[in-house]
Amino acid sequence: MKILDVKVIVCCPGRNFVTVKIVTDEGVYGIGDATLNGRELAVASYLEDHIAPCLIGRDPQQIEDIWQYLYRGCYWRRGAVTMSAIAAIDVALWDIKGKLANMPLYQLLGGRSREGVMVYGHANGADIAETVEEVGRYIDMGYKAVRAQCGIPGLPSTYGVSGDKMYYEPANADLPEENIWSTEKYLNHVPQLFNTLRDRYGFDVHLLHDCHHRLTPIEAGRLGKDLEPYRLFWLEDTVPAELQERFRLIRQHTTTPLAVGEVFNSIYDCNTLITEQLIDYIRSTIVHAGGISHVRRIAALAEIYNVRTGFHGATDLSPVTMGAALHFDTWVPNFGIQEYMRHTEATDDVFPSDYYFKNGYLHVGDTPGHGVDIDESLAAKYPYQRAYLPVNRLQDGTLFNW
Ligand SMILES: O=C(O)C(=O)C[C@H](O)[C@H](O)CO
Ligand SMILES: [Mg+2]
Repeated sequence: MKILDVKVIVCCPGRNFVTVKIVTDEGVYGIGDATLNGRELAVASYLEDHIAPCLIGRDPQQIEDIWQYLYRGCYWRRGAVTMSAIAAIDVALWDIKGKLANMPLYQLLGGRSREGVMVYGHANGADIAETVEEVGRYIDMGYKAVRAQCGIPGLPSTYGVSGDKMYYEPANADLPEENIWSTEKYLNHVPQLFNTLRDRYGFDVHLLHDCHHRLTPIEAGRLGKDLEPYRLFWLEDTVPAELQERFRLIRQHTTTPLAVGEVFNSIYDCNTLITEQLIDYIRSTIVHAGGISHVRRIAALAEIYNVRTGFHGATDLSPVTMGAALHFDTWVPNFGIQEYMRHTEATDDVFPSDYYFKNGYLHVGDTPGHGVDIDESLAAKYPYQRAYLPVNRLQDGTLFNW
């Protein structure tokens, strides 16, 4: 069997997606997601101009050899663009493998470890009162776990708060929007939100929160300690994690579970965090961390150190990644939770899938492969539209973390 074509499809059904379609000489094809929010065309070019020519004529069944070829053979290893491009090829090859074996991916990986995949939704509001109502709405929809993000008094906007309560897309402008941030205002406000949520809903619902990389280690230690009475499922992205040792200080101050990793793209970004048990959940996901073949290695290392998976699942990860992630989640022994931000209807039309939501869990279907496809003619109706994630400044104008 040989690879005949590696097609890169860029479309924008509500937001930009980059999709790879690997076509073989026996008619079987596989689909992979290569979407990198705000830098989509860099990955599209990496795939079209640098990877595709090397794959024509290769045997698509050699998933591991092709992964090693694209990783070690690149010389300039790792990085978000490189690893997203490798991920897309990897997932498309696993999709082909499943179709050839006539098996859903979770069977190929080792079979079902759980009936359904527990997910968390995103409740958000302009203030505590609205956020509390939104958490209630998610509970009424059957969610067992809800992330709560709310506006901060005195700040015009903040991460995770949107007008549309079922859909959140932060890449929203032709040039980066500038947000304003105050850690002091934030740290004074967040504990009140969770105190109100626990008073209203008790402790049966899992509550999560995302700091989105905006604290220093000691501020993260303080917030983690302030939130301990509310027993969060996790506190996410407390500090930018380029320096993994930063988490040692946080760990000394709080037992609030910590999650990190959605911006990581290889095991080397998290090996210290995992082996020193500085975190409780690793969020590195299939589209940005080298695909199923590499994320499987991260999950295996994490299992040894009692770290569980908690894949990133925002709207800028396409249904292809959600499909592949759900098969992985259905199999992986040290599963934690799966983020589930719903896509637009237009996106779901472009990417038909067989997974479904029921009573707080997502369930994969038994379609061979990952169960997600792309409608190329429909995708062509949604051309790329440049969009950037915002940038963040402190109130004195200092450029900060978004
Ligand atoms: O879903 C999350 O936890 C996020 O932090 C979402 C990110 O801001 C988003 O994926 C960036 O493109
Ligand atoms: Mg996040």
